[in-house]
Amino acid sequence: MDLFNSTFAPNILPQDGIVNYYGQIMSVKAAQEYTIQLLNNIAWKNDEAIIYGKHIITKRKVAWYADSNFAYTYSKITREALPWTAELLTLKKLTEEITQKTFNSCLLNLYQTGEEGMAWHSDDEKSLGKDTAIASLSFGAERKFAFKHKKTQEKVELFLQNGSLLLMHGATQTNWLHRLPPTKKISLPRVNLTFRTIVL
Ligand SMILES: O=C(O)CCC(=O)C(=O)O
Ligand SMILES: [Fe+2]
Repeated sequence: MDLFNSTFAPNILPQDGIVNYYGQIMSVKAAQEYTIQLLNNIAWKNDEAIIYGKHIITKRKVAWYADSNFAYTYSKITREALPWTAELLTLKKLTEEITQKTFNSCLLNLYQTGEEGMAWHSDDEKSLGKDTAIASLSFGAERKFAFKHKKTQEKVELFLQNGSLLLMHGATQTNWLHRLPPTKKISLPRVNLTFRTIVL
C-alpha cells in the first residue's frame, strides 16, 4: 500500500473498494481562481443521452478533454475529446503527483445550482477498463457526495470541499454506486473534474 495515501488520505470505504479523500490540495484563493477560469474557459455543453430510446438533454453541463482525439461513447452518445487547455494540464499534473496515478482524459461536470446533481451510477464502462482509478477535483460550491454498496446498500457520505481531491480505485466501481444528490440549499455553481484512463 502507498504510504502517502494511507497516511494522509485514509480509505473512507469500509470494504470492497478504495476511496481516498485528500481534502483541500490548494489554497482557497487558488481554488477560487481555478473556478472562475474553468467556468469561463471550458467548452461547456448540455449533456445528451439516449435512455429507453428517448433523446434526453440534461440541465447539467459537461465537457470532455483528452490526450488525443479519443471518441468516448456512453449512454449511447459518442463524444469527441477536445485537446487539453493549459489549466487542465496543470491540474492533471498536480493530481498525478499527489495520487501517483496517470490519466489520459478528463470528463468535466458543471452543476450550475444545487438543484443539479448526478444520479446513482458506477463508472464501469468498458472503455475505462476494470477497476481503473478515477480522480475527482472539486471547485466552487461544497456539495455532498454519497456511496452506496451494491449488495448491502450500506451508505458512506462526505462533503467535497472547494479545491479538494478524491480518488476512487481498487474494486470501488464494481461494488459501489456513487451520486451527487441535488439540494435546494445551494445556489452557487460547482465544477467537477474527473480524470480517467481510457483504454482503446
Ligand atoms: O460531480 C461529481 O463529484 C461526480 C461526477 C461523477 O460521478 C462522474 O462524472 O462520473
Ligand atoms: Fe461517476
